[in-house]
Amino acid sequence: MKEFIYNGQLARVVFGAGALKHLEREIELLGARKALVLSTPEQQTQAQMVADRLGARAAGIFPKAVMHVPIETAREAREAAYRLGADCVVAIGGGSTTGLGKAIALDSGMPILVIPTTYAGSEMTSIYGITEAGLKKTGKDPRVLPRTVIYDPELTLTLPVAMSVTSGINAIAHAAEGLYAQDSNPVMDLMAEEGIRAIAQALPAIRQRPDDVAARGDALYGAWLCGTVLGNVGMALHHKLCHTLGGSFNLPHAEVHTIVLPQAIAFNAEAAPQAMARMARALGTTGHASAAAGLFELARSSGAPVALKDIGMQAADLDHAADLAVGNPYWNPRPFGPAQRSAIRQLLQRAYEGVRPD
Ligand SMILES: NC(=O)C1=CN([C@@H]2O[C@H](COP(=O)(O)OP(=O)(O)OC[C@H]3O[C@@H](n4cnc5c(N)ncnc54)[C@H](O)[C@@H]3O)[C@@H](O)[C@H]2O)C=CC1
Ligand SMILES: O=C(O)/C=C\C(=O)CC(=O)O
Repeated sequence: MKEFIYNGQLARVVFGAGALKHLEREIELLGARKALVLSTPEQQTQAQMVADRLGARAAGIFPKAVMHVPIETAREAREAAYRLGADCVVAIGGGSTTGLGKAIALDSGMPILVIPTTYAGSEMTSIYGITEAGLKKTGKDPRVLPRTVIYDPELTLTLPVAMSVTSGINAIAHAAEGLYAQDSNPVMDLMAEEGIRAIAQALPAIRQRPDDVAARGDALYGAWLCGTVLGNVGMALHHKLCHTLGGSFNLPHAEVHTIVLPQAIAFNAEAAPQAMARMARALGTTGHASAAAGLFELARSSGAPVALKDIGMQAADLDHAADLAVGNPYWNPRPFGPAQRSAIRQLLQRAYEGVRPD
């Protein structure tokens, strides 16, 4: 067995259908008096419902979260938190809303309580991202790690099926790269495999019946595990490509993950055989398909996009994307620096066209 270091991260998780009923208790346990409730404009009704539940403990609602946390929105939210006398933030929504909560916490140190309604997993990480002048900067800081997370599958029933599938595969991507991370450890490997299994089984059921609370619960459970892996070990080629494509070409986050993942996993297959075997086992493809092919089929059979050309990528930008990706590479089991530029360009071409990996 290899040597490893395991850093347990402290976050309190309250899980279950109807778990939102514990919100007031959880705010009290945080020692907070007044919460600013954050959401996207699309989820303002859910934010209002949370504020109503909090009654006098609600400082107000800030329903302006958007993808990738523009610095202007972060500043406005921070000012609102101070002006309204908030001493904690409650984020109800996906990674964009949690990200806004993190931007507030980064400056103020206010504790964050997250009620996740997608499977992105940001609630389990101390990673934050803020976009300034069109450039997204990410960093890690213990102050932004949410202190409490309430996972209530009932609040995810409204997540459209298409978004459920791509968000679920975004979560799987964290676990897949965790399995071959340079700083992986046995605990994260267990979580990664179980997280992939839970989500891969839940997605077909959600597709059939979006209001299946048990399947929604399985998906959230998987998202929790996969998000924990993201928060604990380093990510590699796949996440680098997604951040390049999402950040520089303005492509939608979860869809990019869904399309690139099978291609990135195929690229790494020979360099990380044990991780591939665990992925294939978790996906249920052992014996008849590779992990990469299993991921591609999971997306295709769930009706998700499998080609970058179908989500707005321009063929003319592929060369520039390859240059950006190899310019500042992350550690990866198969190196991908400037010397591997042509292999990365080929990978992007396959992702652009939606070619099924072997
Ligand atoms: N810092 C970290 O550790 C991580 C950060 N992220 C960041 O999070 C962002 C993406 O987050 P996502 O969750 O993919 O998308 P999102 O938070 O942008 O949500 C997408 C859309 O779905 C809506 N939505 C969410 N839950 C819903 C529900 N239950 N019912 C109806 N509509 C719902 C939202 O209001 C929004 O309009 C990106 O900026 C990404 O970089 C993602 C993963 C980890
Ligand atoms: O970009 C961020 O906000 C930080 C991490 C992620 O988005 C992880 C991911 O690519 O899903």
